[in-house]
Amino acid sequence: MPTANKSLVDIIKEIEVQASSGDCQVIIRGMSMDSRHVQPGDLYACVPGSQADGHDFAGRAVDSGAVALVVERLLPLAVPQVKVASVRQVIGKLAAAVYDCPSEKLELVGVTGTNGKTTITHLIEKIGIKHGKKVGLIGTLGARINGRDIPGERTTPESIEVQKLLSEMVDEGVSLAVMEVSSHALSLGRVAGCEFDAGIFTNLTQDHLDYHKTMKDYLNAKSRLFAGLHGEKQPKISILNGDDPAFGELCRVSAAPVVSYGIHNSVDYHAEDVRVTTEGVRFQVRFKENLQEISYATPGFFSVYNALAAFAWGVERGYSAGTVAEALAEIAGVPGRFESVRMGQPFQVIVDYAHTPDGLENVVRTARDFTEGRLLTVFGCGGDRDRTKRPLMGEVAAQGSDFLIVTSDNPRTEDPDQIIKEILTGVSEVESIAIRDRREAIRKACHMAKPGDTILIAGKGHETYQIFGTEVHPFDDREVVREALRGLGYASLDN
Ligand SMILES: CC(=O)N[C@H]1[C@@H](OP(=O)(O)OP(=O)(O)OC[C@H]2O[C@@H](n3ccc(=O)[nH]c3=O)[C@H](O)[C@@H]2O)O[C@H](CO)[C@@H](O)[C@@H]1O[C@H](C)C(=O)N[C@@H](C)C(=O)N[C@H](CCC(=O)O)C(=O)O
Ligand SMILES: Nc1ncnc2c1ncn2[C@@H]1O[C@H](COP(=O)(O)OP(=O)(O)OP(=O)(O)O)[C@@H](O)[C@H]1O
Ligand SMILES: N[C@H](CCC[C@H](N)C(=O)O)C(=O)O
Ligand SMILES: [Mg+2]
Repeated sequence: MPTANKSLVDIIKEIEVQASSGDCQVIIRGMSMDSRHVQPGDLYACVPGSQADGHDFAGRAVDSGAVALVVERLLPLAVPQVKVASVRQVIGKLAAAVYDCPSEKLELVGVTGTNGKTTITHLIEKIGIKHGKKVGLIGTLGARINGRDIPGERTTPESIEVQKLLSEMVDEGVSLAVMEVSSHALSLGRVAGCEFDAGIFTNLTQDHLDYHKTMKDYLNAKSRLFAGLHGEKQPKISILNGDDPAFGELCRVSAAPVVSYGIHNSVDYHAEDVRVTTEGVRFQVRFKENLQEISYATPGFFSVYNALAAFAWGVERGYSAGTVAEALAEIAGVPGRFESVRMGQPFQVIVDYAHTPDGLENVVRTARDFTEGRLLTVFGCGGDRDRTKRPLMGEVAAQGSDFLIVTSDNPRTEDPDQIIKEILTGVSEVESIAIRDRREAIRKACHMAKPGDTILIAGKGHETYQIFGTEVHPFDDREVVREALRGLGYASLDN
């Protein structure tokens, strides 16, 4: 765990301070925005949020050893305090100062977009490792520093956590860090204080409208990554999907030169001769008067975009096209992304993390394309998330599947039956049933499947839990499938 040793006055140099009280020469050893995790010597940031107001926990933070506070109103507590207009918006910069600006000491790549972030960050990690780098990764599957996994709860952690992780990476000799940058993170300032060398945009389709309210707000949040591509480290680059409708707007706001990739439009990295098979994708990339064959072992047209984005990044940062292509060819797959479960059964079972209308449509279409028999799709939608995507997901799943089992995802504090009902309003012209218990739903699909069929289980991918209310229960789609297949007498584990 990184420890700091800086005076408060040094830490606040880069931010606008409205007022202060107490001795600002106090030495800060670390930083926290959660009173429950304060360590002696910490600077505690009082964040007014939607559920709680951090100012209310400042007393507890001081009892736990906080030696100074960042506040929006001065509090009657006997520790030095710094008052700012918005604590949320300055924490990133403060945390960067506390942990010695780690992003300035490594190459930092940010990946944003609705779908494909986890996948592309893993491809970039692999490309870095192939070139002998020590690589750090932060994203939905947690963080990984030079191969060591560190669990995490968010796609993009809060800014203090981000700075701590980057600082650990620097300490461990990492020279390339790649992170997923969610729209929540951009809007809540979680990556303020990060100096990115490259920004990669995947695509923009519907999700998170509970938080962003409109697609325009959602795009505005995403665009901050590209508008923020300035700083000391040069050169910087924006790598954008030229086939996405948001391309023009992102080019307009990008502070760094743009490199485009795509299949349909005229772009800098153009995929041609695309072949999609059950084993993955193969295509040629035409770029700068060169041609490079790419093979990547995840099926689906969308996989071409993910591989292209990673390839464009690798070539632009100076790696040889051939070696980047080799790295992509060596990747076996990303956990929970179009992951096959094989127990010797005569039908396919695919577990995938599609949890948006676009993601689900893509995987359903991909599975459909290589299924000789019927496509049985099992999925649900998360509670306390964008409700408007539920009927749309019902609709796209129905369109491509032969049989639909609508079930629960993570209901969180919502009624699981109500979520299922909302999904079913979009479902028509396909045989479907609703089974609230996800384990039962998966078992049912396994019982129904005949040789040549495919079962697609979407929405939870790598997740190893299910959330009911605020309780987290162990649950892993892949394990549940194995259990069901064992029950049917299949036992040969060949994956
Ligand atoms: C919309 C959103 O992201 N909200 C996050 C935000 O909430 P908030 O600002 O309203 O804060 P709050 O919960 O009211 O708490 C206010 C402050 O009081 C503090 N507190 C609270 C209680 C206490 O005892 N002591 C204490 O100090 C909290 O630490 C916080 O600093 O800050 C909280 C503290 O870090 C987060 O827990 C909360 O994440 C919520 C729970 C969440 O589910 N976020 C998801 C949607 C999210 O971030 N997802 C993205 C996108 C994934 C994707 O791309 O699909 C992600 O990056 O994972
Ligand atoms: N480029 C893409 N375009 C559309 N769908 C994609 C793309 N890449 C992946 N998908 C689909 O979206 C799912 C999630 O992919 P991935 O985890 O890479 O996205 P993400 O952007 O990291 O998601 P999250 O927002 O949850 O972090 C995959 O399981 C697949 O079904
Ligand atoms: N990062 C996404 C993941 C959704 C995954 C799905 N299983 C759910 O719980 O809704 C989110 O927080 O919206
Ligand atoms: Mg992700």
